[in-house]
Amino acid sequence: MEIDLRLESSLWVGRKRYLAVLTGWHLQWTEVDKKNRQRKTTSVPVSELIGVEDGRVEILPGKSVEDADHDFTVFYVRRSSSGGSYGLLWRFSRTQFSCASRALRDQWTSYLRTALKTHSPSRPHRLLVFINPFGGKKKGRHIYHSLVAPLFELAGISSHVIVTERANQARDHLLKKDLSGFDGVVCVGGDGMFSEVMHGLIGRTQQEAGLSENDPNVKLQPCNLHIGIIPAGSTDCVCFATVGVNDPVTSALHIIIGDSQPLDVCSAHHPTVPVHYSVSLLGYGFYGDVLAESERHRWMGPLRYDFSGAMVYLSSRSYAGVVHYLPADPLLSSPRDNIRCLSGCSVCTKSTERLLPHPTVSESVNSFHCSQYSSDSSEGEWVSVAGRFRCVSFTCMSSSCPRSPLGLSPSAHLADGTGDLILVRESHPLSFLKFLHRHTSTQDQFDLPFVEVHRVKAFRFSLPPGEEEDGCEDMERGATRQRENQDTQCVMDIETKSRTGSQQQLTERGSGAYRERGDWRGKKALFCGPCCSETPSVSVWNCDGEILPFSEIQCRVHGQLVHLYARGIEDKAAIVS
Ligand SMILES: CCCCCCCCCCCCC/C=C/[C@@H](O)[C@H](COP(=O)(O)O)NC(=O)CCCCC
Ligand SMILES: Nc1ncnc2c1ncn2[C@@H]1O[C@H](COP(=O)(O)OP(=O)(O)O)[C@@H](O)[C@H]1O
Ligand SMILES: [Ca+2]
Repeated sequence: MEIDLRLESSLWVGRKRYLAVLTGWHLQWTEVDKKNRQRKTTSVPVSELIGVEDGRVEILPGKSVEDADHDFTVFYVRRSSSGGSYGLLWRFSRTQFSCASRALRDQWTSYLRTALKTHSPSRPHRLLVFINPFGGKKKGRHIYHSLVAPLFELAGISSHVIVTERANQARDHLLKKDLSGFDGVVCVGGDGMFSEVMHGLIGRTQQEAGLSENDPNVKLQPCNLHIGIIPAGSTDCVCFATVGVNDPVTSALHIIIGDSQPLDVCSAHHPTVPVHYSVSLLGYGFYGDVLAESERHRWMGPLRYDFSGAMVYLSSRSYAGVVHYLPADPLLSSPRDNIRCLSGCSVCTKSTERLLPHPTVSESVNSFHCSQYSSDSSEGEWVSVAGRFRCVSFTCMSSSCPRSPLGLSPSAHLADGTGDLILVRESHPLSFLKFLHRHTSTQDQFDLPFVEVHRVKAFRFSLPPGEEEDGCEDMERGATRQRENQDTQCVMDIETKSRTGSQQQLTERGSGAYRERGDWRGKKALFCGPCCSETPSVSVWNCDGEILPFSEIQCRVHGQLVHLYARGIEDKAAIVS
């Protein structure tokens, strides 16, 4: 039912008189001068109002209320022109209005609150918040309490806050505890923390739906609870690529107004370990080695990636393998079409219709099920590429981040049910450096003869014939055995340094299992640090910052499996603030 919420009257802001108008969807106020001429208008969509309070209210540095009974204060989103170089920073503004009478003030506040309820129904009221106190520069707690909590309070959001005491606490909580009453889950931390929350929510949703998530052929059930990310990590890629900046206040405001951004998720399967999910990076070779190396330098904070990147680059490794992939429909989009996924993206919108309503024959998983060489006609043909690779990377989205503002694949889409597979063949070290360096600029990193990129729905990576991984139950043993032929020194290193209990961690399900403090520290030799004289013949996978210590993997994109409190990257040119 459409409620007529129109209200129009003269209000004062300071000494100036304004004509204020509330329609269902907008609040606007226009300055009126002494000769009744109308001047500048400010217009705020109701969906971007944060809150309405009686009296003259300030919230920073602390909340103060001067309860003048003719006054009310409106808080709303403002886009900052001084924003990041890529996306737009959001800030909150407040305007204190004075009315001719208390009755008029009450009418305004009541109409505004009704407009908020009616036209912003998807706003969260109760949130479960996980803070990783050790993520990034270890400022998660401070960021939440000083920048985010006051805004949530102003918006009338109640939150249950858990500061984690161990890796995987958030995931385990989401898998096991009562989640009723919560509208969404917020993680304060980096991509690893997001990954934990995502694993917990996806796992819980499948449990409740009676689906086996480890079965690569199962069509997974999308999650009901939204995820909010308050960036406080090292890479903050998921936040950056879905919001356009890594800024806690901007993210808090997207959460408050209940923005919604669907996100594709890739499931990564190996026969002997539980499923892992990725949204930002599944990387074998360079990115796997950088992550493995970086875990030994965690004390450096976010800089560990730069340091390890340099070390691994200098070791100049490449790895043999065979990649099989199932191409996405080239008529819908391509990784080199230069169409960026921005807020309201038409490619993703079209995909929503294709992905959500009913599983069609073309999405039937049967063709995924190890029929990689034969294919059904609606799916297209599986393609295989063999060779030596510096890296094999896969991302479901652009993966833009402060290190790489356009990302691993600048034209990838957040919610189109596909991902981009980037194959970088063995090349001269300087050529590879050129490839890496192009990630930091607007130069096309795919316009190089040793690089290929494919938009795909699924892919598989295997070792070359004759070098397959053992079909053993225990992946750690498998990985070790695999190296025994080539790397005796490294195997000895593992045996002497690995901790008891690590095997249990290696087979544990979900994110963070390989990142428990110290788990990998003693195991650098499993994949050889650059200091090691031997060159390993296999790498590991970097799954959104978590090490997967095996080579052979089978992956599939699940379109729009989770929803974030975000709206994609706003096109700066299209926004008039
Ligand atoms: C000569 C200049 C070389 C610059 C290379 C730049 C390439 C950067 C691409 C970065 C893609 C990042 C994709 C996101 C990965 C994250 O999931 C993962 C975990 O993040 P967090 O939990 O916050 O620690 N981050 C990484 O794996 C870091 C990769 C950095 C590689 C240099
Ligand atoms: N209290 C904790 N102690 C140790 N590790 C934790 C804790 N809470 C979360 N983690 C783990 O820390 C890892 C890194 O967290 P993240 O917030 O992504 O920081 P960063 O971006 O610096 O890597 C995550 O995989 C998460 O599982
Ligand atoms: Ca995608």
